[in-house]
Formats: sequence, structure tokens, C-alpha cells
Amino acid sequence: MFIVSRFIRNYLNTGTKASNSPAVRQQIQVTNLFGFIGYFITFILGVTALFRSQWDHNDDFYLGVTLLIASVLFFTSRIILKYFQSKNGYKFSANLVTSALMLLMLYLIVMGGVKNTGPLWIYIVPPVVLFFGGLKRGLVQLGAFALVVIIILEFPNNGLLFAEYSAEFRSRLIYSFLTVSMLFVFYEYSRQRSFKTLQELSKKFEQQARIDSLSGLQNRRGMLEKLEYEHHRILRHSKNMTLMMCDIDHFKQVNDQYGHDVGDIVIKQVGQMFANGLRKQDTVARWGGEEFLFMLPETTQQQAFVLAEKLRKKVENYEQKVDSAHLSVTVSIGIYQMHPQDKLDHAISRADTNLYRAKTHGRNCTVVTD
Ligand SMILES: Nc1nc2c(ncn2[C@@H]2O[C@H](COP(=O)(O)OP(=O)(O)OP(=O)(O)O)[C@@H](O)[C@H]2O)c(=O)[nH]1
Repeated sequence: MFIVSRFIRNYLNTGTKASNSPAVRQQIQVTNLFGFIGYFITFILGVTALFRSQWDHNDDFYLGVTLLIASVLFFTSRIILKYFQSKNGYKFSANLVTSALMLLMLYLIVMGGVKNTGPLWIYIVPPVVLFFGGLKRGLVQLGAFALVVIIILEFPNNGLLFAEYSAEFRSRLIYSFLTVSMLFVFYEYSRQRSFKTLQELSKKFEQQARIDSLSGLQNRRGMLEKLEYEHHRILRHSKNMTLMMCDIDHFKQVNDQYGHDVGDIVIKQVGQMFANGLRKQDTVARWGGEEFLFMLPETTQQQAFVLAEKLRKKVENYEQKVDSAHLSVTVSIGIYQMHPQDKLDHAISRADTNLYRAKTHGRNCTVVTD
């Protein structure tokens, strides 16, 4: 049982890569499934038809050969998917499945299949074509297929139809096929819309999970991700990177004197001042309560010092009006320029140590490593 389920899983995952998004992975899995059903069923039906024909060149013989050709095409699509694990490989494979399927269906309509039951298979076309081609391309392919079916069935004198169907059967076949197609188009449209909404929502939630709701800056989680990414990049290219840890001075007093709500406004305003004073490649995050961490790629500690002093003075000169009182705060900053061998948490704690030194030096100042 375990071996069977492992075989099925391996089979369905043929052609998928760890880097594939869930949507792409699902598409490849369904392609494998269709491919399997396609070549398995057509192979069985083909062999049965050949035996029925007793190898005479009669209708069953040609039906058997056609089904076996389709089976080979379906199988080829699987091989392509397995050995060309690329977007183009997938596209080609999907096109092969849909084209082979449509041609097979047209053949069944034209020849009638076993006792004129061949046309009953055409209802497979709408879901398969829409799934592989997507709404736009699928609709065009489906429209073209429906047009060819109508031409074959409704213009009996065109010499394209070899099987004999009653007029009622032909018209009902077209109506029912168009109805089923429309339902599938509607279904695919709703599916795509829900999928898009879901993707947008998930992207929004992902972003929100990295943003601090009070200040609008990156939160600790978002900053850690950026730091890790940037750290690798800097290491690879042997570039400088400097961290700055900043804390609002005597913030407890602000809360105690003016209330927590005013404290929140101050955090927000200071955060905005910081964010507005940075270059595009720099990041500032709200690291803790009234603590901010700056990441400055390609920056030395001397350059960071200039920036820190500029920001510190900006905050010093900022005034928040609270009722009749004018409230101003100051910040202390610790700077640490990373060495190539530094681990991130070590670098952060060194910036923190320098911040602590700034606090002990009387606050409202910037400290770099000597
Ligand atoms: N309003 C507000 N206050 C916060 C928030 N997060 C932390 N705090 C407060 O910030 C204060 C930090 O106090 P301390 O760690 O003693 O530091 P400090 O008063 O700033 O003194 P120094 O850092 O030594 O200059 C505490 O009173 C926290 O309650 C927040 O989101 N909003």
C-alpha cells in the first residue's frame, strides 16, 4: 500500500521543482494526471479496437491505430514534462495534450467510433482545454473546436462526415456541447477570480506580518529577513554594512507625564522622521518599544555617524504640541560597522552595546566603536 501511494505521489510530482509555486505545482500535477488518464485509456481502447478489427483494414482497425497514436502523443507530453523541467517544456507538453485530445475527438465525431458512440467523449474537451490554456487561450481554442464540430455536423454535404447520425442527434450534440462549454467557461472565470483575490490577500497579509502597525515601519520579523538577505549580499560582494541602534531617551517619563497615547504619537513621529531621512537602500525598523534599528548597506561607520548626527539633531528640534505644553524628545544612537566574519546577532548586540554607552555618556549623543 505504502509503495503504491509513493509511486502515485512520485508519478504526479514528475516535472515539479521545489521552487515551483503551489499553483504551478498543481498545474503540473494535473497535467501528469490528464496525461496518465489520456495515454492509459486511449491505449486500452486502441488495443481493444485493434483486436476487434482482427487486423482487417476496417473502421475498428483505423480507430485502434488513431487511439494508439493519441496514446503515444499523451505519453510524449509526459516525457517532455519529465526531462524539460522548464516553463517552455510545460507549455509545449500542455499544448500537445490539448491538441492531441481535440484531434482525437474530431476523429471520433467524423468516424463515429464504436457503434457511433465516439462523439460522447467530446465533453472532456472544455475542462481540459480551459485548464491548460487558461481562460483567454482556452476560450479561443474551445471556440475554434466548437466551430469545426458545427461545420462537420451541420453541413453533411461537405464530405467531412463519414459516420451517420440522425439530425436530432447532431443538433443535440452541438447544443449540449455548447452548454457544457459555457458552464466550464463560467466556472473557470470564477475560479480564476477567486484565485486572484486569494493571491492578493495572501500577499497583503504577508506584507502586514512584516510591518509595525503603529509606526508603519518594518517590524522585527521584517527587519530580520531584510538583514539576512542583505548580509549574504554584502558578504558575497565584500561590501561594507553598518548597523545603528537608536532609543528614545527617558521615554518612560513621556508616558508618565503625557500619557500612553501621546507616547504612541511620539514613536510614530520619530519613526517617520527617521524613514524620511534615509536613502532608498537603507532600512529602519521598529525593533522594540521605543527602539529603532537601522540597516545601512555599503556604508562605513564614519558615514553612518554623519547620518546619525543629522537624525539625532532633527529629533532634538522636533516639537510635539500637547495641549498648551510643547513636548520634545532626544535620542541616543549606537553604531557598529560589520566585519566580514560577523554573525548578525553579534553585530546587533555590538550596536546595542554602543547604544548603552551613549546612554551612559549622558544620552542625546552617538557612539561608534573605537
Ligand atoms: N507609548 C508607548 N510606550 C511604549 C511603547 N513601547 C514601550 N513603551 C514604553 O517605553 C518606556 C521605556 O522605558 P525605559 O526602558 O525605562 O527607558 P527610558 O525611559 O526611555 O530611559 P532610557 O532608555 O534609559 O533613556 C517604558 O515605559 C515602556 O512602557 C509603545 O508602543 N507606546
